[in-house]
Amino acid sequence: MPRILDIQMNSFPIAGTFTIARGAKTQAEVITCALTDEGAEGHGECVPYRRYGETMQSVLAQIEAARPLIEAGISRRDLLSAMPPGAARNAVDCALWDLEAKQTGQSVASRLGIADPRPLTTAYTISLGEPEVMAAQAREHAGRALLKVKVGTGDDESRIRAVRAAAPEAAIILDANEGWPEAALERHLNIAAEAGVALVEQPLPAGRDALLAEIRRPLLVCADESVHHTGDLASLADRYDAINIKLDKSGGLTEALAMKTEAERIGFAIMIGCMVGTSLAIAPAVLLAQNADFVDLDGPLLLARDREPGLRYAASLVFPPEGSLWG
Ligand SMILES: CC(C)C[C@H](N)C(=O)N[C@H](CCOc1cc(O)cc2c1C(=O)N[C@@H]2C)C(=O)O
Ligand SMILES: [Mg+2]
Repeated sequence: MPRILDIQMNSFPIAGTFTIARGAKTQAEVITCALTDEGAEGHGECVPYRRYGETMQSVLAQIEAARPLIEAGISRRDLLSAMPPGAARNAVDCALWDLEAKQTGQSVASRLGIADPRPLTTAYTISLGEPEVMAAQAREHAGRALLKVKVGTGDDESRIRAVRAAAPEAAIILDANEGWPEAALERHLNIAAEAGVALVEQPLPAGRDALLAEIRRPLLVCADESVHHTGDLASLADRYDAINIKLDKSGGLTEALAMKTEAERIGFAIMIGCMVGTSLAIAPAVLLAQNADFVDLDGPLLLARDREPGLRYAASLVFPPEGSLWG
């Protein structure tokens, strides 16, 4: 019996509205791939992202175009050259990992040499808003170990100070999502350092971030929109201290593992991040993140409804996936 690929578009409601510098969102729109082969079934999920020129339709079309290769049994290694990095390859690659685990009876964790995957402390995202609204959100989640605070305007001083005052014990990451003007960069970085912020993510627009190499960076600065795959790393070494690896950017776990190894060799601190997706998208990332410096895998926490079964989240922890979900 041949390998069969099923592709679905699914929508999961977000609890409330999620806002950053680029806009707001009420639904998580995802694509799910199911691969069936001789009774075994593997699943993978991806989240198309407009910022990277992806739509549900374009990603669906990319997977459809690769269907003949996928159903003919392409390997994960060959998939790396058959499809470009991005969401479409991610869904297929993760479905292949899951299928291999189900076919061999060996979990993905075990195949990666992780004998006993640990629960990880994940960031929780505070959406962009007026300083007092963000402070109220931060106060509500002040007991969490790590908050990821969305900023990205010309003047974020009051936001940074308000959030820090509302959550004095939490470690804080700021994510500007490319939203800081060059003129505000050093001032914002200094305010963040003074507030004890651990790291600032993507302050300047991708491709227009050379200024970062010319200034003194008083805290870790992390590339997100500027870095997608291994080939991007070398040119970023002068301007970033850390990189945010996401499966939807790298195009799956296979490339993300290689990217992490090369990033560590260069000396980058590692963050493992996510898009607004379900537990199926996050499950492979939990394994990738086992020894990461920063873990930002809170996508399912923003959903009003997740997959069943989903990942287990308790307090600030996200637990490794059970095989019934993925891997
Ligand atoms: C649930 C969080 C968004 C997940 C993570 N903590 C995070 O901050 N990820 C973003 C990238 C994903 O952000 C998206 C996705 C999307 O489809 C639409 C939007 C955003 C966003 O940030 N703003 C718009 C509304 C990151 O690390 O940058
Ligand atoms: Mg980011």
